[in-house]
Amino acid sequence: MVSRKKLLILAGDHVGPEIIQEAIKVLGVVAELRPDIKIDIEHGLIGGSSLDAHGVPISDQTLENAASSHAVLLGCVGGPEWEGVPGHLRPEMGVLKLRKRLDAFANIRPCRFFAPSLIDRSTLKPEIVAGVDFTVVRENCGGAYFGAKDEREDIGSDLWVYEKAEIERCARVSAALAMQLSDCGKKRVVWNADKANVLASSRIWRRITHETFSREFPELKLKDQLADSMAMLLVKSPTKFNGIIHTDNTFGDILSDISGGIIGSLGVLPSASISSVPGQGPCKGVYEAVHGSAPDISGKGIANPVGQILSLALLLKYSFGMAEEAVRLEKAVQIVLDSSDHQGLGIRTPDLGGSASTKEVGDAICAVYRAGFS
Ligand SMILES: NC(=O)C1=CN([C@@H]2O[C@H](COP(=O)(O)OP(=O)(O)OC[C@H]3O[C@@H](n4cnc5c(N)ncnc54)[C@H](O)[C@@H]3O)[C@@H](O)[C@H]2O)C=CC1
Ligand SMILES: CC(C)CC(=O)C(=O)O
Ligand SMILES: [Mg+2]
Repeated sequence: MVSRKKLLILAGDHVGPEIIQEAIKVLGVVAELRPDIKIDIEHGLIGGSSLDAHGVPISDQTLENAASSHAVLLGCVGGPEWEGVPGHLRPEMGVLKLRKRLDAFANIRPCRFFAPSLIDRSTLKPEIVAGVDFTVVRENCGGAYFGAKDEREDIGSDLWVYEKAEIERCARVSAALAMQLSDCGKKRVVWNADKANVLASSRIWRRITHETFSREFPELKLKDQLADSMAMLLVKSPTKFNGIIHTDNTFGDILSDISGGIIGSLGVLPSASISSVPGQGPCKGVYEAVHGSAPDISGKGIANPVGQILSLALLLKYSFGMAEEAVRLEKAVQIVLDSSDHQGLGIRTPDLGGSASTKEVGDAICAVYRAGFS
């Protein structure tokens, strides 16, 4: 029997369409090898391209289309051409509205060397970054990004609020991922990052996180680190945080971009924003690279498609129940990045020191995935 999956693809702005194109090619190969699964793809607009076409960063129809899909594969939005538009119409609001509409409350952002040879690309010394392997679990539908705003000529404010239920459900996702760590021989440590020394929203965050863990996951080790000193320590000794970093929306956004510095390029990092605790059946989600629309390199055909393609792997795993394909795709990415092209480097885009184009990297991943490996 054929199982049908509905996928909405929102390419977005600048490098968004360039990297999404490669992910679509890869998905085509994945689907070709699984004729028992039929993926129905629809496309829509988000960000500046939606603003230009419809006057809003995401239309109600696109939001409803997203809600009726099994998953959304999202490129990235924004750019200097939309800098002057009012706050509520900014391209980035399209992404926030999408996350909210799907209630995609947990943003999972893994940080590790997806190919061993990438270690030399880190801005940090190899002995400092070797073995780094943590996942940021960022609360994705609350906090300062979603609080009431007041924006006038002489004043601007964002309300930074957290309620008990929002913290509990995010803690359950962090815990579920930590429980899986022991299955692959890793330490089951969860680091809670907040600013409980200053912010009331962080004090409730810390208290509810501890209560949830001690009530529901007493076997897990939970440690606290203030988010500012964590940022410093992530650069000084990133492996200290191997395991899960459980944190709120704002801190998670910042700490996960530091991951890009650790790994050497934001272009390789994927993310999954999911709407239920993983491991309890397929969940709906939004899958996008960690980076933004990179206007400084768009239109040149050199954007790294790996973060987007690894986000597709997360989509296969969490929303399509295709865990084996996800593993195969991650392995294909690793082989391509580690392989040698004519310059002795892997088939990599310039952000990783290579000379390959976006398309060449996508083509190579498709070829390796299709060929398989033992
Ligand atoms: N989810 C989304 O759609 C997000 C959108 N943005 C938006 O993106 C726009 C640009 O923001 P920036 O601060 O410049 O951050 P950015 O993440 O777009 O770029 C930061 C740096 O990383 C590089 N980079 C990013 N992705 C890359 C890739 N795939 N391959 C190679 N290099 C890559 C860029 O060239 C740039 O030097 C802004 O409008 C921002 O609001 C930012 C973050 C997330
Ligand atoms: C809506 C996005 C622009 C916020 C962001 O930077 C992110 O989610 O990584
Ligand atoms: Mg960000």
